[in-house]
This record gives sequence, structure tokens and C-alpha cells, in this order.
Amino acid sequence: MQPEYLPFPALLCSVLSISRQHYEVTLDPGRALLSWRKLRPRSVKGRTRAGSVTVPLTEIVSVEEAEIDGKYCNSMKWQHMCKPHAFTVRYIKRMKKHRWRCGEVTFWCSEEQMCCHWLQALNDALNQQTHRPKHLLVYINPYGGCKKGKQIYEKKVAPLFSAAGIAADVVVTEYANHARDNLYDVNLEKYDGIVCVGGDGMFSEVLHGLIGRVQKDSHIDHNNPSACLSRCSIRIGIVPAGSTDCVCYATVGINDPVTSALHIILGDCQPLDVCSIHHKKNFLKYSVSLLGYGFYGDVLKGSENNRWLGPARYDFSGFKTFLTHHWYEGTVSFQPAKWVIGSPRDNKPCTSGCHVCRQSSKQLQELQKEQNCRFEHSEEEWTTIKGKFMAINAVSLSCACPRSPKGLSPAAHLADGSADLILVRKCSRLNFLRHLIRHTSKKDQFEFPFVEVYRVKNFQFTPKHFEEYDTESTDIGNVSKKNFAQICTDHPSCVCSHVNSSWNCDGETLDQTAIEMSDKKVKRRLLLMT
Ligand SMILES: Nc1ncnc2c1ncn2[C@@H]1O[C@H](COP(=O)(O)OP(=O)(O)OP(=O)(O)O)[C@@H](O)[C@H]1O
Ligand SMILES: CCCCCCCCCCCCC/C=C/[C@@H](O)[C@H](CO)NC(C)=O
Ligand SMILES: [Ca+2]
Repeated sequence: MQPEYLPFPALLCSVLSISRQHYEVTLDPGRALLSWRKLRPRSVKGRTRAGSVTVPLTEIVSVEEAEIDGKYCNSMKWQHMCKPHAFTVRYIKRMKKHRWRCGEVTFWCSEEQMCCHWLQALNDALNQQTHRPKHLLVYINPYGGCKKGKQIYEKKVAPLFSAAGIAADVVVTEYANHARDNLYDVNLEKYDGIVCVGGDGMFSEVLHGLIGRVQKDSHIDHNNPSACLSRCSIRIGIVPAGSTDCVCYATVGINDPVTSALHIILGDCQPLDVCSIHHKKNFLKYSVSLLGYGFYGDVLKGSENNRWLGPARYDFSGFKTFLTHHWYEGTVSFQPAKWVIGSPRDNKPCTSGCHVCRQSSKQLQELQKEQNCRFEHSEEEWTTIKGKFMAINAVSLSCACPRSPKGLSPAAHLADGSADLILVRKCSRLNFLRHLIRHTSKKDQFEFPFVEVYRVKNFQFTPKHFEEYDTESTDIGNVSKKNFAQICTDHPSCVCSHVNSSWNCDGETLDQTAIEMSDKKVKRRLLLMT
């Protein structure tokens, strides 16, 4: 029996079987939908509408001829008919809290020709999804998180990539920065994307490798803070297997390897703000999540010696750091991001296809055109704040993660060209604890007199002692200024709780404490190709 072709757009509609039940199956190219609904025995009132399933064609993972086992063929049902033919469709099933799973349904056809029609029509529809990756380079960090990156990839991700017809070249890293170094040598033309199986640090490695490679190929010196960096066309994905996984969590809404793998297969895409960090004319790092001084810098530093604890190392170090209650003196200067349409306290979290990001990016481009390349050093007013701080955090995205589902700045945007600068001034232990705990509740963590938050285009930080080291002050005689910090630390009556903290840059510790950060829109990241 030929499938029924209805008038343009040519729908394909057949009665097929699923688990011995008859269903009306419809492929509607015009609406880009595949749907099927159970046919119940005709009642007096005609066909009763049973439960039906509708799947957007963009969410079909794969279509293939079904394996038919002999047992089923020999069942009474088929004995009087020719050999049955079937095809299997895998598709996205949306679960709770942004979790995705791969649904699977097998349609049985009475004739081989009908089965071929359906396979051809569905594969034609899939082939029109040209933004989907076909060949990926996968870096696995066996060392991050709970050290299960390899198992996670082999058991949960590789089977989905294979079902979707994606070829993957896999590199299990052998040392820190193996992936970053490797990216300077591989032939990137071969790949539709780079996938990192690990946490934020692994993503940061791949980010640095890709951006560094592209700037090197474009002969751009990234040591120049005002350099307009070349954009990277190749996309990065993350399969979360780290401890914090905040880059994945802040874009996907969950750090689940299967969910991320399915987004990768569909080729979902999200631009991402990337900040560059310099010390004078020396490039230090790029950052996409947290650039944190004080509390988060000390937490990270204290956790590095306890990697054997896995993700719990941050909790242990966080508790110890909280008890020390260190604060740090210095000067923060920043330029506001005047083009953005949002603010850190507008309670408008960034979502897929975000209007705030789109509109802010548009306004940023218009401003950059007006100012040509002076944009990086525009004379807009700088705001300068001197003080004693518990924490100085600059976040390019919310930094939402399992520990803090809202993140450090819940309304920070993924691609608005700005970062949220959060200043937590010296306060009592109790007040600091109240501020921290609000990161895990629905309450506003900025609603304290000692907390300020600004949406900025760039900022600079100079620690107090570094200032004195740099100034031409003569009041400390011939003592070499660079030892001032040491004197301060050694002197029991010194009121500085601690001379300097260190910067936590996306989970890696920076050597420098005096830095300048600016936002560079260089990276398109496969959204949820994470
Ligand atoms: N084979 C390896 N051996 C040792 N270190 C590695 C290896 N591969 C990668 N690394 C380094 O391990 C560090 C941590 O990796 P990753 O970020 O994946 O895990 P994590 O720190 O537990 O997660 P998160 O950053 O999300 O908290 C990264 O800085 C990376 O450079
Ligand atoms: C006593 C209760 C205190 C609760 C405090 C919860 C605050 C959690 C905030 C987590 C923010 C994580 C920011 C992410 C930073 C990442 O770039 C980095 C690398 O993954 N992770 C860390 C922990 O520095
Ligand atoms: Ca941002």
C-alpha cells in the first residue's frame, strides 16, 4: 500500500505499527514536525483522538533501519505477511530541570517500499540540519572532577555520537595543558567542533588553545590589551565531568553529560563573552566565568593541595577560608558598560536566544563603529573605589553551578559584551556568611550595605602594597619598596589582615595581583554543545 501523499507541502502520512498497535504517523515538512497518534477502534463518533507525540524535526537525533530479531518475525502477527520492515527514530525527550534524554521509537511497516519511503523522507529532513557537527575532536581530562571523564564519555556520550553519525577523534590528555598545546598543531579544518570532557579548567584550556591558535595564525599580539582579537569560527562544546562545571551549568541549566551530548548532536550554538586579563603589557589569561580576588581566590588556592578530595575540596577550602576572614586593601577602577540594556539587579536571567544579549550586542557594535578602534581606550569616565574588600569578583556569566543554582551574579548575560563586577567590602563574619548563604537561596545576595555590583566594560585592580611599591613615595627611606609587603606581613602590629590574595581565573590561580580586565567578544561557543 503506497504512503498517502497529501497536497503541498507534501505531507507523508501512513498507518504504521508500534509494539503491535496501529498509529497514524505524519511527517509535515512545512511545519517541520513528525507526529504519531494511536488509532483506537472506530467509535460511533469516528476516530477518538488518543494520546499523540509530536517531535520537531530539529530534535530528531537519528533515523535508521531497525534491527529485526527473528523472535518477533516468527510471531503470529507477521507469519501470514512478507518479512516485516521497520525503522527506528531517536529523538529528544525533555525531562525536568533542563535535563534531556534520548527517546527511541520503532515504526513497523507492512511493505518494504513504504519503509524505504519513510527512511528517505526522514533522512532528507535530517540532512537539511546543516549546522550539525559531523566530525569532532574530543579531549578527555581523566584527572578532573571525580576522575571519571573517560567512563562518562565512553558509556554515555560515544554511543549517542555514533547513533547520530558523528565521527570523533578522541585524545585522553596526559598532562595539564596537553589539550591547549595540541590545538596549536592540529589541522582544525577537519573538525566541526572541539569537545572537552571535563570541568571549567578543561574548557579554559581548550579556549586558550583555540583563541591562541587563531590569534597566532592571524598574527595578532594578544599582549596588547586593546588589540581587536580575531573571532574563532570553530565551536567548543563541554561534556561536564568536573567539580564546579559552571560554564556548562550556566549555559545548559544542568551539568548532565547526556543532556550536553544531545545538544552537541543538534548543533545548538551560543555566543559567549570572553575577557582578557593583562598585567601592564603582558597577557595573562582569558576568562569566561569568574575572575575572583579575596575569598574565591583564597578558596581556590587552598583547594589545590586537596585535589584528592575531588569536588569536596572546594567545600573544605571554603570553610577554612571563611574562618580566616581575610580582607584585602586595594584600588578598583572600572568603566561602565554603557551599551547594555540590562543591569545586575534587574532579575532578568540570561536564557537561550536572550533578548538582552541580542540588543546589547547590537548597541555595542554601533558604539564600536562610532568610536572606531578607540573603543578599547575611550575616555569615558573611570570610576575608582579604594577600600578593604572581602572579595572582588568579575563574572562574564552568572556562574550558576550545582553549589549555587542562581550563581554569583544571577542576571549576568552570556553574550552582552560586559561583565558584572561585584565588590564585597570588609564586613563581619556573620554578615559575610549571610551574603554567602544567599548564593544558595532565592534571596538577593546583593542586598547588603557592604555589597556593590556594577556592569562593566573593563576594570583594573591594584593591591595596596603594589600601589606603594609603584608610587614615588620617599617616606620609607631607602628600603626597597618591593620589600614593603614583606615588612607588612612580618610586622605583628600590621593591621592588614593579609597582604595579598591571588586571582582565581576560571579555576586557575594567576601569579599577578595587579591586573586589567577587558571584555573581548571573540568566541562563538556551541551553546550547549557543552
Ligand atoms: N591528564 C591530565 N593530568 C593532569 N592535569 C590535567 C590533565 N588534563 C587536564 N588537566 C588539568 O586539570 C585541571 C582541572 O581540570 P577540570 O577543570 O576538568 O576539573 P576540575 O578542576 O575538577 O573542574 P572545575 O574546574 O569545573 O572545578 C585543568 O586545569 C586541566 O588543565
Ligand atoms: C557556608 C555556606 C557558603 C555557601 C557558599 C556557596 C557559594 C558558591 C558559589 C560558587 C561559585 C562558583 C564560581 C565558579 C568558579 C569557577 O570558574 C571555578 C572553576 O570551576 N570554580 C571555583 C570553585 O572557583
Ligand atoms: Ca557577559
